[in-house]
Amino acid sequence: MQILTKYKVALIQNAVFETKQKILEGVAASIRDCVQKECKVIFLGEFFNTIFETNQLKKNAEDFSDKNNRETYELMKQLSEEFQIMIIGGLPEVADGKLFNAALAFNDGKLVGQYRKCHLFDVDIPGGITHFESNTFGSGNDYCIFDSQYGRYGLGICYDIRFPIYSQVMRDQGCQVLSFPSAFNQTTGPLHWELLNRSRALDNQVYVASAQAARYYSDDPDYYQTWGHSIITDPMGRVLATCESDPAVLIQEINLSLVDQVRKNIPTSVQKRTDLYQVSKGIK
Ligand SMILES: NC(=O)CC(=O)C(=O)O
Repeated sequence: MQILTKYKVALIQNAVFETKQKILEGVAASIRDCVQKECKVIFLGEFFNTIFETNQLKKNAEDFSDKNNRETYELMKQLSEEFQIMIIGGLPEVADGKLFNAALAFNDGKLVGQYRKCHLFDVDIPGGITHFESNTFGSGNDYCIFDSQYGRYGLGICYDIRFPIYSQVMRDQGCQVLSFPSAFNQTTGPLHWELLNRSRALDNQVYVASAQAARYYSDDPDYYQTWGHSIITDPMGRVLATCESDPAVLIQEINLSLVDQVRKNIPTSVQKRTDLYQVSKGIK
């Protein structure tokens, strides 16, 4: 496969509304705009097709095996084919009566990546956030790595970014770009979000592109208040672009030769003391 070394990408921090149709109309319009600006890869957030609230998540979950119940899946596929681009984004999935926090990647109209969040966000921070994702969702059990003309990509979702070994395994499998569709929150977002993205980019010498949907303001305590601040970081750990919590689109260039250059200049992967430590279990 011929690899394109330099190309433009877009992170779309889309607005969310009460109806999926309205959300998807907005996302489609933004993708068209980004195509006009010559973007080749589009990153969307975790649950980008819904408000982040349990009933809404259930209502907007899609069964990817059912053509009549996968509106978001079909839209991603159709736009990816029409514009010959890659689109990566997260959405709730329902399969065999169970819910999963999923992400899909379509390239030129083909499904190239399908992922279910492996680390579920079960936390209790008194005075901050209490959230038990596993009360609603089942967890995935596998990595998602795929090749494209844009390089080798690895996919995780949100809380997965906190587990450094998880990213390291994807980097060891040759990933040049990692993407974490996410929905951090108002407690951990300010302190950890940028730090985690920069850390995973730096320690693996990869680009990290993590989009989130925009914050949906509500007084209802059942509505999870997302952090936004979509971000793209380069293999030196530099933030190339980020934003606040409201709707935004970030457009940036990825240059895969920088990945090679940083790995050559600071060759941590070959200097590893595997006689002292090693990742005990990686890709099966
Ligand atoms: N929502 C998540 O999965 C993760 C998160 O908000 C955090 O790690 O903090």
